[in-house]
Amino acid sequence: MIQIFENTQQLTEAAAALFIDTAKEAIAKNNKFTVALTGGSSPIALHNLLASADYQQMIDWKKVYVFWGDERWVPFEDDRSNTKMAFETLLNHVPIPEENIYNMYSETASPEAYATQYEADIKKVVGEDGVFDLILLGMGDDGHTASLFPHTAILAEDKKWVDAYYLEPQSMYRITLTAPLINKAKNIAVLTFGDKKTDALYEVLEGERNPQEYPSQLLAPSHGKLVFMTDQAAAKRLKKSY
Ligand SMILES: O=C(O)[C@H](O)[C@@H](O)[C@H](O)[C@H](O)COP(=O)(O)O
Repeated sequence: MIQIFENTQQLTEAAAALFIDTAKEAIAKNNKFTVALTGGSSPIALHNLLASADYQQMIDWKKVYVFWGDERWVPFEDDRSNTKMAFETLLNHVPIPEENIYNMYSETASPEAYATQYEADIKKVVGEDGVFDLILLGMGDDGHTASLFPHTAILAEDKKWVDAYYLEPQSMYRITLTAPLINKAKNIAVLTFGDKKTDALYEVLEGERNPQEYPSQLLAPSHGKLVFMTDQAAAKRLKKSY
């Protein structure tokens, strides 16, 4: 599904409503809400809104379990860290127990070893089926999502739920949920807006099928719901009516 909003304020409010509604439903049903946060800049407005007094009181944060969709393998204090961004914009401002937060970076383990540990944590907290209640994603201007970058071996990964690899163009390790795990989720929301995403969004949604070039085309939930939450600027090349 594609939702095209007039502006990013409306998109942010809709994303917050999705987060809150999904959380309430999951907590009512399973007494917990499992969510994977996205990195990048797209979720910052959403985080700030969820952290605001009016919004944060709508969620029972003691029952929220936070993972990440991907992380740059850099120290927590590094400005490129998705963990740092999430704490600064959301997690430091809501009453979520520290033990409910599963950082996707370790100061001691290797990226590969930690990926194995992270998968075990997902099995323990999310469940043996690995079905997250909500996975938030962004999309790069090259069509990548999480750390599923074009023409990387991880795009073909069909068994592991989490993996780490050295991303040459960025000269850094990345750790990421894989497409098979992401596609298990009950809800996947891709927050992608702004002029820079116009061409990638068109190619992902209406271009030739070419997931090696546009990895966001791998998003195809087996049982859950997928929504691209976008704005007029990013959607301006889309021809179909949504
Ligand atoms: O670690 C990351 O970089 C992200 O998880 C990545 O997948 C991000 O969502 C896109 O690159 C979009 O980034 P922006 O939101 O900054 O445009």
